[in-house]
Amino acid sequence: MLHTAVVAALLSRVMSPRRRFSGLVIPGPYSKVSHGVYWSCSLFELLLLGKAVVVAVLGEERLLPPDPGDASDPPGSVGLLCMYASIVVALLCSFMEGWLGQRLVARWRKQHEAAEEAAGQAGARQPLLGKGKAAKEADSATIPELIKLSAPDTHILFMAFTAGAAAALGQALVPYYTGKIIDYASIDPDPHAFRLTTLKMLGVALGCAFFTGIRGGLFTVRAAGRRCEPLPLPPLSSPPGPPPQDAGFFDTTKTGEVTSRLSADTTTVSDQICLNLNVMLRSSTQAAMVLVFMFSASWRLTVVTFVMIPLVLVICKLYGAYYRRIRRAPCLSAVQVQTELAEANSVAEEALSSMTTVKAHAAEDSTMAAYAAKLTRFYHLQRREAVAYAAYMATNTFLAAAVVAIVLYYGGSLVLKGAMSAGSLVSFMLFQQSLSAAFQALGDVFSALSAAVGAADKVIELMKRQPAVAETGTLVPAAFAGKLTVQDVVFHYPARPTLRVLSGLSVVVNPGEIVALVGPSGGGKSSIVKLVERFYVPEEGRVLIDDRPVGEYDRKWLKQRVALVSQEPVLYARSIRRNILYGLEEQDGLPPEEVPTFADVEEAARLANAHDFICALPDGYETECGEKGVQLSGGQKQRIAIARALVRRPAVLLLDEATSALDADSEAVVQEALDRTMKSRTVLVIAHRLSTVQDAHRIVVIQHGQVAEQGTHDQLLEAGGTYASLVRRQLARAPSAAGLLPSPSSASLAGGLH
Ligand SMILES: Nc1ncnc2c1ncn2[C@@H]1O[C@H](COP(=O)(O)OP(=O)(O)OP(=O)(O)O)[C@@H](O)[C@H]1O
Repeated sequence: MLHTAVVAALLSRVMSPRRRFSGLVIPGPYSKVSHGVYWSCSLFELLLLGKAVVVAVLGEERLLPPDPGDASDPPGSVGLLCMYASIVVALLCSFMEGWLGQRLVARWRKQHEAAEEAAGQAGARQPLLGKGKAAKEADSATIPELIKLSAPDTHILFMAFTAGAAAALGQALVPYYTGKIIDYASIDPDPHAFRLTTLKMLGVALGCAFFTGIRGGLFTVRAAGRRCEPLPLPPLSSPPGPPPQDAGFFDTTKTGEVTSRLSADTTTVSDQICLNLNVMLRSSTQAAMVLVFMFSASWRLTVVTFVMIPLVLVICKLYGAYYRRIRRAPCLSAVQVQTELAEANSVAEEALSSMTTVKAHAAEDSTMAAYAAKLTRFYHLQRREAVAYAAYMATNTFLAAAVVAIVLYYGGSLVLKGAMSAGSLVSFMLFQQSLSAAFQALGDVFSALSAAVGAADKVIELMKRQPAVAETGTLVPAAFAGKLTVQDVVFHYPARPTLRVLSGLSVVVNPGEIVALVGPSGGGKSSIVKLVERFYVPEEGRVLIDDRPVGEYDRKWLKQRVALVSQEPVLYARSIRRNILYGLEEQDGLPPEEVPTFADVEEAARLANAHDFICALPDGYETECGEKGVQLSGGQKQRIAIARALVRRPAVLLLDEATSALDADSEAVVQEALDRTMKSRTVLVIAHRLSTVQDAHRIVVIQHGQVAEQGTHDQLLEAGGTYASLVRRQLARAPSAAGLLPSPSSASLAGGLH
């Protein structure tokens, strides 16, 4: 019987599902199930060990129910009943931990969603992040850095820690009372002390359940909070978060990678931090308490246990070093695994966001194949890691079980010699179980945190990334004329440092002047607009607005006075009204009195030739535009984009080929809107349409990043330079417009002047 019980206990330890599952990512409900099964197995195991000790010391008859007719029969089985009772209480603890946590999480989520809905900006709080190269080496994550991320939760962590310490004390007392009960019930029968101790034990178990629930609930609710309110990654927002990133950063960062960091990595990091911090605090308090009790139960056995531990540690360390060496292989590193997943996401994201292009080219199969290939690589990496982890865990588990067997053997002989009581041995074994569980959990914490480091590496790198273009300007002048000056500018894009796009270029646009930029494709026209918008900063030279460097102005203030309409209008999945108001709502930090009214929106839409078509839609201004504005035509989107610029009543209008993507009819409508809006404003327009260009006060021809020539239409034609040959070429392509330069057909001239 003794041997069977010991073997069964050891087997149950080896087969414990927690051990088989640990290291793998188990989805929410399954992890709860595995947690429950783990506890049941552990308790079953304790029961078997306790039973083994009782059998060894007292003989099998003590496991039989007491004879009701024999008053002198010491209630040996009652001790075991108490053990069963403590198991039931422990199961209740476990259940309460999960139940309380889930209830709190559900409530918290509900409140959070309601608040977001009220604010009407579900996506707006989502921070935006990406990858920075410069700070890479300095930014790799460490475990203390991960733990530091929990700093804002110190008060919750403190409460959880206090509850955890109380629960740990309770957990340590349960084995102590178990041993006492066995002693009072069998070795040194004392019915009164026996009953009192049983009651004490139940009280302790209840207290332990209460504090365990509180601790688990606090940690779970914090973990969920962190999940719904992601780490402070480089957002679009203002302080105290990290600064918004510059346009160059987005040139080199794939959308899929950014979204992967936003969803998968931040969730992994926040989950791991909260979960593991919980386990770390719980296990270290538990280990400290249990050690005290172990010494008081039997110093001899404690010494034996601690002679064994260094031995086991040496073996574990040797194997651990071997395991880490395997894991550090480039193909298995956590960073590599995360990168593979991010790349798979990137492929899917790219295909999904351009589904019509995929379909138009019947490229579904190759897209699927690319996605499957990335996923397969990810799966293989995960599988190899799981095999290495399984071997590591098996070794650890066997060694822990071996220590139990040796201590049990030595303890049993002490009892046989009368050097310690059977109850103390039971207590000791339970303490030892608790201690090894605590150490095991601490070991798991460190390996889980190491896994989180892989995900956190990128996340922390992004959090620390300083943008190349700092948005620190505060200038808000009382008067704003709108003079633009680009002075001796030398510029290359960060993504392509070897290609000089602008070489010592200078252009001035005086207040109220309309200046058209024309020239061959790739000459650098759009780059000038991007510098005025301060998406990038020039390598040399200056960009001034009203003779002050553009970076000195308060960014938000300036964006209301300098409006851009670009070639491809970008609308968002919200109503037309909110698309026109984009960036000017209360959530954007504007005081309510500065938020444009509905009448302002209507006026801007009228100016942009958009009012009539908007009113013809079933929901008018509340019509949803769909993702990226797919529910509207190109011309409609462009007119909404123009209304978006006009609602700001800008002093400066930047038009970057605003009609080039449109068909002839749409172009005519949009152009009419533009012609109307250009009056009485400073306008820098990149245009291909001859009528727009020739109506400009001045035409600047940009070629190879420099000003090739400038003047009025007539002056430039007369000069017979680049502009004249561009016009000639265009007219040759559109003979109907020959001789009609003042009013050319938009269809025939579309796409011409570059
Ligand atoms: N984000 C970017 N990263 C790297 N290089 C870029 C980027 N944008 C443009 N370029 C390069 O800069 C050069 C100038 O581009 P730009 O868009 O300013 O020309 P453009 O005169 O406006 O041309 P087009 O009339 O065809 O629009 C081109 O060689 C282009 O390839």
